[in-house]
Amino acid sequence: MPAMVVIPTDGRSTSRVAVDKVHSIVCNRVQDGVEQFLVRWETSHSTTTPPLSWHSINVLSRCLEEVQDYLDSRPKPSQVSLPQGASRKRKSPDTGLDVERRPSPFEGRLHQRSQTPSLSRSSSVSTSSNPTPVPSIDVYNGILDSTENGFIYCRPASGAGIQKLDTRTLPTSDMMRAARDSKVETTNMLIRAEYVRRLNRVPGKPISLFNSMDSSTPSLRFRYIMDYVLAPGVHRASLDSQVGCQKCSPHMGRDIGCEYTKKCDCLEYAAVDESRITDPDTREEYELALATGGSLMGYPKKFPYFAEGTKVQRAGCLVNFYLKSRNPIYECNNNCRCGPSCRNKNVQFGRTVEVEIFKTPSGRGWGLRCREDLHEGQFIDTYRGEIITDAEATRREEASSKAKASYLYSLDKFAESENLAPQDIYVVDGEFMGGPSKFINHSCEPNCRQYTVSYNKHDCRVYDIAFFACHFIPAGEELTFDYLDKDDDETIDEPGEGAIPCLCGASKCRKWLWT
Ligand SMILES: C[S@@+](CC[C@H](N)C(=O)[O-])C[C@H]1O[C@@H](n2cnc3c(N)ncnc32)[C@H](O)[C@@H]1O
Repeated sequence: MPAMVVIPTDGRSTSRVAVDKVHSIVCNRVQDGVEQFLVRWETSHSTTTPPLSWHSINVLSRCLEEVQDYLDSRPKPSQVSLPQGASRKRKSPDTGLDVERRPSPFEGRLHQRSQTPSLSRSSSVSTSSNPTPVPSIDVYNGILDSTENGFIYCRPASGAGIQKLDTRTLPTSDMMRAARDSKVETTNMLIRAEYVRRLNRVPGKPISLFNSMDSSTPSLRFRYIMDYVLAPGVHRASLDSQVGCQKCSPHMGRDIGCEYTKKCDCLEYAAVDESRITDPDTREEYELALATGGSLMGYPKKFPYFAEGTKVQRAGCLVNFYLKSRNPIYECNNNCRCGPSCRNKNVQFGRTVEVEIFKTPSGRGWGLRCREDLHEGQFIDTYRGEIITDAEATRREEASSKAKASYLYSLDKFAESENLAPQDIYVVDGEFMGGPSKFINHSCEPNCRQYTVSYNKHDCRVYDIAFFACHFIPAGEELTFDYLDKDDDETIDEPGEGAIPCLCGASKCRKWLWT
């Protein structure tokens, strides 16, 4: 006897569909002015005739991810007359390019079941006696009974009048026609409201959402996180192992802390401040060390941020030396003696600017813009996501189409200097979890630049990727960075077959996003 499927009653009940009960949404329609969706219910057994029933969008408010998936992938008007079984590639809501939605790691169930019903599945639904049909809901392949607690149990079909539908031929052409003509305004509004509700819960300065282009919303299959999430096989040095500066103190005279870089151990790894090597012998030693790859310990170092009082507007902003170079930034950490208000702690406190996710008008999907003026060198945000191994990144890349938006970011800054083998380099995947910076698009003439920021100089595999403004950015301007991140003298490969065209619109556009 197969397990029964619990389905909540239609709109009148306060019950909401539990997300783990829904297998997928199969179709949509408007009935008596109410937007409805045909739900295929999860069953514990394989069957091509699972329980199916229509429900109003209000009942599905806990399953908006499934509804959004369906809306993103449902056949567009031109595809409606395709024969059954023809290709139904999902379309990206963002780029208009072909995509196949990759299951998010939160969807445990998706890994266990087939997305399309298999021909070998057999119906193991048995019959039951004395069924009581509920006329308000079209139900297929079974019978619905009301119970006093508001739920309806689906029983296998028996007797006349029960319509049987096979998921291999769903939705039928009649259903598809009706779906095409049916409004989904309320549904789109609820999906948007849910996304905004989640945005409002993100700590820090507000993140808003704006779309004057269409009715889409960024995917609800995304979790806002404040720190990296480590996937299996990824190891990050424990915070206790962070070596802090021991010779510094919160006030080393004249309100100066680690800016006195000769004392600060954290800054030992930072770029050498050549302008402060004035003694000719020291200069000679330094140049020899540079030429022979010798140690640069003990030389004066460049402090990364403007201190308060230097240039009021740029206090905390990146100094020009770092802005113009690709040197990593080494911040102090919790094990340092310099205290919590050390000016060498900045990126680690996270985003401090208000941003807006918006739909771009030029086919680049969603973008990010600032809601306030940003000064040259101002820190904007870090790139967050799930840190995965190189092998897992390759697997994920191969599983998705090349045209699909990519959110993978390699942590390869120290690969060469630390002799890391390519397979030992970690990758950040910001697709399903991360922050608003996942929406920053590429430009060949960007206004932001990405920097390596480390708090634990002994961990060369896990560090932060931080975005800073390259120059003054007025409120409302889209934030962009160069995805290729090459030095000026590095050559860029010729675009290969299937290279993704760049739509940044800059006068010096390279024409290709990735080669
Ligand atoms: C990290 S995502 C950026 C956010 C993305 N636009 C979205 O809607 O989620 C990177 C993807 O955005 C799109 N993209 C970013 N910059 C672009 C550009 N200049 N031209 C064309 N597509 C771009 C590409 O699909 C790329 O794979």
